[in-house]
Amino acid sequence: MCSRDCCSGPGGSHRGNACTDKKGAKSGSLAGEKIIPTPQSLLYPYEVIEEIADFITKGSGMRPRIGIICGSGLGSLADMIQDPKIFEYEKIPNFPVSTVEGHAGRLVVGTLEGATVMAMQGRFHFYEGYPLAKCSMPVRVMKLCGVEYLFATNAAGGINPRFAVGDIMLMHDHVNMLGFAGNSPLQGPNDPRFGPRFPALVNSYNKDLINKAIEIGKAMGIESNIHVGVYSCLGGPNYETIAELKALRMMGVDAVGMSTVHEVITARHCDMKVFAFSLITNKCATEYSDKKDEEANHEEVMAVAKNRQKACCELVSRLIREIHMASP
Ligand SMILES: O=P(O)(O)O[C@@H]1C[C@H](O)[C@@H](CO)O1
Ligand SMILES: Nc1nc2[nH]cnc2c(=O)[nH]1
Repeated sequence: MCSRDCCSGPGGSHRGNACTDKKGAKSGSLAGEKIIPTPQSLLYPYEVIEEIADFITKGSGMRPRIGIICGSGLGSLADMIQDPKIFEYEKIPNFPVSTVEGHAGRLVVGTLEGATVMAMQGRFHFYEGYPLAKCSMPVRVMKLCGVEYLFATNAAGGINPRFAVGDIMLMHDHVNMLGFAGNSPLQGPNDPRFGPRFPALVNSYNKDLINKAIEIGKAMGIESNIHVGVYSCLGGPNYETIAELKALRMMGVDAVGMSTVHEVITARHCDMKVFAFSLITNKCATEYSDKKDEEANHEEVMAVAKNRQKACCELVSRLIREIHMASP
């Protein structure tokens, strides 16, 4: 009998992560298959996610309501948390490690503006060699910890010519380029305890939260630096060619990065409310040029994030205050 709830009856077994079911699996689209090439969703069965969530809720004595993912150089969002309980990723059972500069690799649980929160100071990217299901696994951990709202932040290149370095783009939609190529964090057998086999993604980005963030931007006096737009995630780690940037612009993409989309898909699959924004850390050139200073680089990304962390922190904390005040 398969112990992972992915096979339907006696005779099911696993070889590595591959699930074989002699009776013919009913748990996804894999009926009758003896070898499953990329059973991403089997990497972290429900019970494993549950164990990680228990470790965090018992270790912190809290059931956080809001989850925050800090983008590159935006780790200071987690530094705002009061009475923090800190979990280094390497000490959390079954957790991956962060390998990117600007992603500290720890989970911070505590309160912010009265609300219980948990923040990832360091996310996992596809280009680090992690499958998408592993990159977004912490979102499911958040869900089982009690999180209702996901705040996902990222550093991104501005493709929309109206965007300036340091601006903030509130995400109202995305173009999932990795999905175009047949990749999804939900690939593999579906566990309905997380969500449906075929989740809809229209209205993924909560409109009320976007509108509240716009109002907060006005109150902060930074309305001219706030935009609403479409983000796209590419696999990275290389930045884009001019031809790729032109193509993305034609598709209606305003900002490009290497994260967030698979986290949002995973969050919407398990019915979390999503708020996400991109800090525009560089302007993407869409014309050919020999100028070296027009090329994207991670040092610039980090420097801009550091310069703009105060505004990003204020936006996040004010929005969390509004959520908490509306329903404590
Ligand atoms: O984690 P995010 O999406 O904020 O980081 C972006 C994408 C790459 O990791 C890095 C490139 O500079 O910044
Ligand atoms: N893909 C991508 N990711 C980024 N992260 C920060 N800037 C960029 C960029 O220009 N392109």
